[in-house]
Amino acid sequence: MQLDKSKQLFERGQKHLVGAVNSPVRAFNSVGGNPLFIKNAEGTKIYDVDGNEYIDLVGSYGPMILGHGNPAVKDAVKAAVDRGFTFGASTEDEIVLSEMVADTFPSIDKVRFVNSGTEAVLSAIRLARAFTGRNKIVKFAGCYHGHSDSLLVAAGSGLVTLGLPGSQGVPEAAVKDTLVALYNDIESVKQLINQFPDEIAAIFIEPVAGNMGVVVPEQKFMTELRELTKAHGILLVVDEVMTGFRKKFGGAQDHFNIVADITCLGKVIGGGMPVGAYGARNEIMNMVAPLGPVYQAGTLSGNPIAMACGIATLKELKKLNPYEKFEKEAAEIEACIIDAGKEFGVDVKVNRFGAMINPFFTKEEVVDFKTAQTSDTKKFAKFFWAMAENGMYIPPSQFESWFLPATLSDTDLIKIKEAIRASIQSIK
Ligand SMILES: Cc1ncc(COP(=O)(O)O)c(C=O)c1O
Ligand SMILES: N[C@H](C=O)CCC(=O)O
Repeated sequence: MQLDKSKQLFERGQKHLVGAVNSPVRAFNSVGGNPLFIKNAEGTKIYDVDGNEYIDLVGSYGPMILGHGNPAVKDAVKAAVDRGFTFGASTEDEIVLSEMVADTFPSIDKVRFVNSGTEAVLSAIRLARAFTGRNKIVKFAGCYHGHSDSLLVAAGSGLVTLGLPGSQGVPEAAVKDTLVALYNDIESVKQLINQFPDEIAAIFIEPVAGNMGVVVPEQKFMTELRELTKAHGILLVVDEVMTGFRKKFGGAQDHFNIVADITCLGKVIGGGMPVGAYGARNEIMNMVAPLGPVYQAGTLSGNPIAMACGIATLKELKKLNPYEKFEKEAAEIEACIIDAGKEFGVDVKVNRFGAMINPFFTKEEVVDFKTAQTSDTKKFAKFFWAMAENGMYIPPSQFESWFLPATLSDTDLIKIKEAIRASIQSIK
């Protein structure tokens, strides 16, 4: 595989960019070798600067659910560009997208748009504390909610990929009120509630984890979590940055039949533009400025081009309704990985949720952060490069989900399965 131009860019980028990247997972630290520099993408394919073609199973870590270059989305973005980049004033499109979000999520009467998933979650923390008058928050080990100080504890995603327990620069004071429970383990939540009665403002959860690899919690766990939080006056903050619109248009809340107190969104809602959002029932959202005393603002929040991209993406997604297709394709990919593992004697498990799927190179069923970490990351690194050689772009981390695009063709699916088989054979 020719990667000369990527190599040159990686070296050049080291001088003025930190590690030549703007987000750590892009540095390929855990799989070794040279990170790919991308030139362009179209449909289900992505092309690096050396001209290598891959089927894109990263989808920019989730936003590109329609694949690349959807014509309706491109047209909407071009039209928005012609109208102007940003005005520091409100536009109708912000209202349109808010209506689409409120129509989709029963948990949301009002929404505030921000610029990233991180911003959505950190705003939700402030709001939950203000609403309840309590300070402590609970998160689950292995869940990632962006890089705000108080949730960078036992976080998945880039931290686990780099083997970091947390981040330096986060003062103790910022995390002293953060408690960590075990994913999929309601007893661990009960223990914290008993230990800190009337002190917990909110429990934050990835309703399906995608940042320790994919882990789907049990229905019983989610139902009990909802009941328990309600009974104790604790807000349940469902972080649907990754799961929103993914398996069902109504997100994981629709799948599990639960209604969050605060919902966080990102990724798909911007269709590839920087958009995040948090929303809740009126009683909670009316506390946010200018209606209430919780301050949160943003020069570029509700950016007109980003709103147009989000609206067009959600409209196309609704029209396409790819959710049965995701289920079928992901099931085929799962079966292919499991069969190849058996055929070539490679221990591998697969977890999936709609368009999210990934293999774990382990003997153990992966049900939480601990079991995810039994995976053989060296084997994953070899698998990653074998997949690249076979024309597949998957996340360069054992602990990130793959994302299927809605536009995957039968030919793409056959190629994916052939690549998986060949790659598993090569690492046996
Ligand atoms: C569940 C979840 N929450 C929050 C975030 C943070 O979003 P962003 O990277 O847009 O800040 C991410 C991804 O990074 C995520 O997967
Ligand atoms: N796991 C992260 C978000 O989902 C990966 C994206 C990033 O942080 O660069």
